[in-house]
Amino acid sequence: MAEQRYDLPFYEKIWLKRTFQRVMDTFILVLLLLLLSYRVFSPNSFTFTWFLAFICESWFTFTWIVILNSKWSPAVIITHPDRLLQRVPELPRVDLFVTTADPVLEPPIIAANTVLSLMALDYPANKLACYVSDDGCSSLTFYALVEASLFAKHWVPFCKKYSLQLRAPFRYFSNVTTANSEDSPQFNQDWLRMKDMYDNFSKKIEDVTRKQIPLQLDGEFTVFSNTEQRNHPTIVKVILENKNDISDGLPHLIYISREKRTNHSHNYKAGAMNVLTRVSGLMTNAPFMLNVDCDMVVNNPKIVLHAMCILMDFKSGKDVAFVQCFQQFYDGIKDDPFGNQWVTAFEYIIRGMAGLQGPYYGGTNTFHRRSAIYGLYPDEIENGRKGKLGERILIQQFGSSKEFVNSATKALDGKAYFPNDNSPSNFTEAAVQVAGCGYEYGTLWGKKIGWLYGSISEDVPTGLNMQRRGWRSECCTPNPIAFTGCAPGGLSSTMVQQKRWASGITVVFFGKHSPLMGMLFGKIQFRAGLSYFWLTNWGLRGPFEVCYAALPAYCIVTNTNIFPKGPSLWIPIALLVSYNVHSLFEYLIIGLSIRCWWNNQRMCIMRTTSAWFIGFWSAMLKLSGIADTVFEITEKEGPSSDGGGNNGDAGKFTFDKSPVFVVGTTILLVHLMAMFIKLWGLQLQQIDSGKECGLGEFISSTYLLLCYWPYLKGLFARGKYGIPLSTICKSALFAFLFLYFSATNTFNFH
Ligand SMILES: O=c1ccn([C@@H]2O[C@H](COP(=O)(O)OP(=O)(O)O[C@H]3O[C@H](CO)[C@@H](O)[C@H](O)[C@H]3O)[C@@H](O)[C@H]2O)c(=O)[nH]1
Ligand SMILES: [Mn+2]
Repeated sequence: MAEQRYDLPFYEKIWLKRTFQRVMDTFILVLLLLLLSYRVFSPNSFTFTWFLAFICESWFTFTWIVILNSKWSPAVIITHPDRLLQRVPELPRVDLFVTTADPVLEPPIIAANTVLSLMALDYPANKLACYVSDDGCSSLTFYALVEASLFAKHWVPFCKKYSLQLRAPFRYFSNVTTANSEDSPQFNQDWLRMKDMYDNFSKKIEDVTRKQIPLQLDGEFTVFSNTEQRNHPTIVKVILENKNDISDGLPHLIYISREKRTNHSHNYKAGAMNVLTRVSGLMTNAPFMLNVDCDMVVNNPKIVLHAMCILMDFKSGKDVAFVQCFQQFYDGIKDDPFGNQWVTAFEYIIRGMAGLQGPYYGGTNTFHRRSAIYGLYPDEIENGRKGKLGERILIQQFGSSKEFVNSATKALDGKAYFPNDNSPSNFTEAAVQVAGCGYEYGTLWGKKIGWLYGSISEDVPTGLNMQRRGWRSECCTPNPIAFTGCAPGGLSSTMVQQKRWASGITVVFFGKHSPLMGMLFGKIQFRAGLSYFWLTNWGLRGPFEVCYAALPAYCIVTNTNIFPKGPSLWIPIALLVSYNVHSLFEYLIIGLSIRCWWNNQRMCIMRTTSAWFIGFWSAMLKLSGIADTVFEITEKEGPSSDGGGNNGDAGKFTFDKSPVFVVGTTILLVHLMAMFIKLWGLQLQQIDSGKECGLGEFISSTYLLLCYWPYLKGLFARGKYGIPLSTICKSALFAFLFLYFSATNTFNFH
């Protein structure tokens, strides 16, 4: 009956036609297969290096099949908030989660801005509650939030009155730098007042951060005395309460710093997310939860409505576990020098996944269905939970808090839409219990329910865990885009992030929650599972590409070859050319520049052969139980006071002593030496004619040197723009060893 009344869906999926891309992708695949078959059938040239090249190229072919599969059927979602508003009389509650972990690497003013942008969302304020998890246990962060809540009382009405788009104040004031609305003196007056208040607010926080005015640890702040970042009891503070359930008031704002003890592993962000889930379960128990990192801000104030169009859709929304919004960045450095803006990955791969079982969970900008996080299966939404579990079993699974089990039962039964209490502070005591570090002991948290533990890329297995139960996911890409954030500002921080992802993802690949297991034993569809490999194989790509990068240098030194001679050489050359032309085309048609394309091409080589390579080995150490991996937090730049964003050296390559740079520099030096040897004619003599090194190897080596050009400059630069001397020495040693063993034929590949 109800179905007929609601005949128009809240959202539609439109499949994109990208025929030219399909043709080009297939053409490249054919060339790869040609190259492989040439290797198998070519007479008389079988050597061990050929065999290695064959293995690597087989891997590249597999990777290409994965990419081609992901890109094959892209889709976009069109949402209709007007239909939602017409037909859903009472909008559902949404709990908003923000995580922050370190007041130094993540300046509190950033998190405060994230929170302000969330408080000002265009959604009934009594349906929202904002929870901030602070793993840094920092009185500074708490102070910034308290101040933010005071400022919000003026800021939020201002945003709503003038329907501003940018509601994170630092974003707004860096875009709208003067009050110059000619027809509204009222606006100008309000603008000036707000600007003044915001400047005061940020100055206060800055003063405390710089310790110009010390923070008194009294009153509300007493709990922070005698705490250490890794050793302190739970702190739960309700900063703001919307007690009277007013829809144009302010959402609840709650600060949580979960208990930490030195002998308890806290599972990084995944642990924080689980605490947020439980505390919010007690206090508001919204059926949907939005998760944003502290370096992200709302860019489209209507985003909750858009996401609800998907999750609340009567037909196709029912089996959607989460809605993922793209990760995009403000003040991105021009032409993406570090390849960390991921524009094409979103456009092609993630839109492609959206046409399958849905995008992967990217860790931030995501709306979750609470019951899916709690382990429900999609068909149980309609038919009720299979075999209702008794309270005893639920306590085993969800932990010993009766209040929490109660709320979880409601959430699982879909009764969580209306809480019976508007005062979160009534639950502080229970909240302290569920945020304790021993609470999860023996439960299913982190294993089967909530955010999963064990990988420092917690997002991917968490999403997979839901999809393997048969849930789908969707992308939500309204205009303007939903959220924007800050991308790592330098090469070092980019590499740290890349290494962490590669390592975390490799652990996922070999673990219980790999896409392969999900395909075999769960409900992950074949093509969806295959598309996940695009992500989970990042680390694995490292060793293959490093090996493939070493081969041409080896060939040049030993005067041998891995590439065909004569007319067959056109196969690899055609591959190189068509791949590059095609990817250039992909950049140009979405409005990116040639420079941006080239920056991404070379970053792709650099990060795979260094950050992902190291990430792969750190995952191996973890998997073999030798060393654990740590979540290294990406450093965030605070809003610059000049309002202009980028500083002078934005985009310049910086280096440090990380092993990532040792690998990169070694590759550079090996190829420089190989070129030197070739140009001075110092290669070994080749007795069998036809086997000597040729054009193919020379082109490869030149291409690598072009990609590694920023490192070459780094060899001669000083300070943070130069590669540290110790790194150069280590790399030179490795490079010499490689060449020495090659030249003396120690590897004996023939
Ligand atoms: O012990 C920790 C460590 C991190 N975080 C938070 O996790 C978020 C992500 O950390 P960040 O250093 O910004 O990592 P990124 O590389 O930028 O994050 C990407 O990669 C992560 C997984 O590696 C995902 O969790 C993120 O959502 C995704 O944006 C931040 O809000 C941190 O405050 C914690 O709450 N506790
Ligand atoms: Mn981040």
